[in-house]
Amino acid sequence: MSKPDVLQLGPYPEWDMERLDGLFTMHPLFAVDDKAAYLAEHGGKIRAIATRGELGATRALIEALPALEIISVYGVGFDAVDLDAARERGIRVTNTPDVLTGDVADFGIAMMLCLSRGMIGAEKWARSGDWAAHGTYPAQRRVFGKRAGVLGLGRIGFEVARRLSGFDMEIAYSDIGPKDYARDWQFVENPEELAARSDFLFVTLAASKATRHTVGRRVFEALGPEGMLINISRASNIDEEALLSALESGKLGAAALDVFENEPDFDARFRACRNVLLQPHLASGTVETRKAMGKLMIDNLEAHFAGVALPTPVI
Ligand SMILES: O=CC(=O)O
Repeated sequence: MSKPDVLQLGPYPEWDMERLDGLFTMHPLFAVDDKAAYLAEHGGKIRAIATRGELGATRALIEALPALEIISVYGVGFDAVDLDAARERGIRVTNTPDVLTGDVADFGIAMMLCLSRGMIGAEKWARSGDWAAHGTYPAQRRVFGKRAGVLGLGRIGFEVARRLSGFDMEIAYSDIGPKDYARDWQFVENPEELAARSDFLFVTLAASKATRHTVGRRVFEALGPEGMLINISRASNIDEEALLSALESGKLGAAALDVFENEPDFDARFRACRNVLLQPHLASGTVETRKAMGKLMIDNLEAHFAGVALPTPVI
């Protein structure tokens, strides 16, 4: 039997390509210059899309693939997949939840510590010889015992809050309602109130059309000139223009960001801000997690073509 044709929208590590190439005929659209010509030639036989969270799949692409049956996302976020377009055609969508939760939560905590304690600047201070030439690095900001807010208490938000409790922090969260698994933490109705009672505000909302720009000017001002925003979710949850203004004016103290609009070509104004920590969308980027994500993405495709239940369906 011939192997199903799979359109590949982004690169995967070698360890995934070996299995993908064994099971499917892969079509690496991301590596092709003339994408329209490639789709015109191969689009008719494509039965699956292998994509990544940040790349998703647009309606235009879905409509250009008449034989499409499934979209498998390498990542937990599926906000960039046009779910309406998929639903209209009965196309299945899968993602890779759970396997990345711990690493993403670790990364948020690491960004908070790194920025609060000034570790990037301090490392340069030691490495450049400034320590010997100029003495002690300026004192930074404490983390333990402060107030933390977690916006979105899903899998990742829960693990962030659980880790924060190890820093003796006062923890509150916002979500669509109080969670019975979060009795030790204070439920707060809305993001502004949460920001007002937080020194560190973690954004861990699963992004969708409904969460777009949930975090905007009023949240930044409530968090204040001593406050820090940490975003390990999606850029679309945040009004980036308002964030830049708040950082530039000092109305918001600091931001640790793993996600941006227009990645990887993000707004150059961020580079000029001294009060930000910039990371290249790396929160799930450990070998252990990336292997588990690749396995789950391929398991979903394999299950679909074997006609068995999908391990982690979205629709
Ligand atoms: O951004 C990464 C993901 O959605 O897993």
